[in-house]
Amino acid sequence: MTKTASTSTATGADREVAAGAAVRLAGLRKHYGDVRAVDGIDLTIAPGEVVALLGPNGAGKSTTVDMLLGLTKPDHGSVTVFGRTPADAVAQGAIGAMLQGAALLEDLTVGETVGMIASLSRAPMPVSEALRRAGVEDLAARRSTKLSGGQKQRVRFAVALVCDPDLLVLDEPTAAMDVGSRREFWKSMREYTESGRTVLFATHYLDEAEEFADRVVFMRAGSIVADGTVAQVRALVGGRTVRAVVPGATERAVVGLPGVTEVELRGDRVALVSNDSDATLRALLSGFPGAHDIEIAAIGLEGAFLSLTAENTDDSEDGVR
Ligand SMILES: Nc1ncnc2c1ncn2[C@@H]1O[C@H](COP(=O)(O)OP(=O)(O)OP(=O)(O)O)[C@@H](O)[C@H]1O
Repeated sequence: MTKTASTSTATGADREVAAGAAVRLAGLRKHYGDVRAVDGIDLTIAPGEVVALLGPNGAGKSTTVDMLLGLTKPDHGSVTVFGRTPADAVAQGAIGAMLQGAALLEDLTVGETVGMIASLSRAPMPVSEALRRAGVEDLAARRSTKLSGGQKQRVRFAVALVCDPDLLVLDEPTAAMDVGSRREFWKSMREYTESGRTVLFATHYLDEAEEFADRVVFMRAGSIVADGTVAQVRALVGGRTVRAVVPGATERAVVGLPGVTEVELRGDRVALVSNDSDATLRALLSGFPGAHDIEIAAIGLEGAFLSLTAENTDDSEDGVR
């Protein structure tokens, strides 16, 4: 089951958002030989939105981010950031970026690195503030060659923040960070987004998307397959998981229960994904009166992710946006 982003007629509100959009990607494509890295993306992000870009490895997230930043040229389509080209937006300090494995200058200390970026910016925040927000004040005198992977990530965050950008673009920002650093990072991000800034971040941590994003965009094989709030995207795959111990259950017997779309059977333990859990449960108890230890749970973002980004899906036009 694929939930494609719908291309329904734009409403007045949609057009308003598009006119003053923070980010507008229209008909964006990038192919590498036979690989369709990005295969026709339309995405509008309003100022102040915090958007998570999700998808399995190779879905096209980094390629999309690179085109948004003007680092890669699209084969087709257009990118605008606050109505400007990416190059202009970057030149004016409107975008701050934190990219996977971006190099840090080896000869400079952390403080000098962030200071140098600030000196190139039109309206930077004080270097000390960027260092504080990124949690690297204590590392200011340290050279980048002496930093751990997680510390380097935090320095990249300071570099992204110091130009005080209206849009922050983050590609897997918390990769290599430990649990404490991740928590500190998101605390700092909240401080930043509370002032109405726009954020687009690509991540593999669904809990981060669930907790921090106003909106999640799922990509698969170069296309957007779902786009909406976490609740909307969870609702797209619908349903709940019904788990129970069902003595004597066979796959054949439970797969025919009303509402059931997926079955997992391990011994007597049954996990059923159902789009009508009430009907499933009634039929389960009537067919298997010995069923016990019953649990019903909503499908989480992880379940939605697995369902929406699975390879063996058909296409339907019932996405949220
Ligand atoms: N410079 C390149 N040359 C050739 N193919 C590329 C290039 N960059 C990306 N690709 C291919 O394009 C597809 C999309 O890659 P991309 O890095 O955008 O995915 P991703 O969603 O960011 O993946 P990940 O989660 O692993 O970072 C992949 O099949 C990748 O191998």
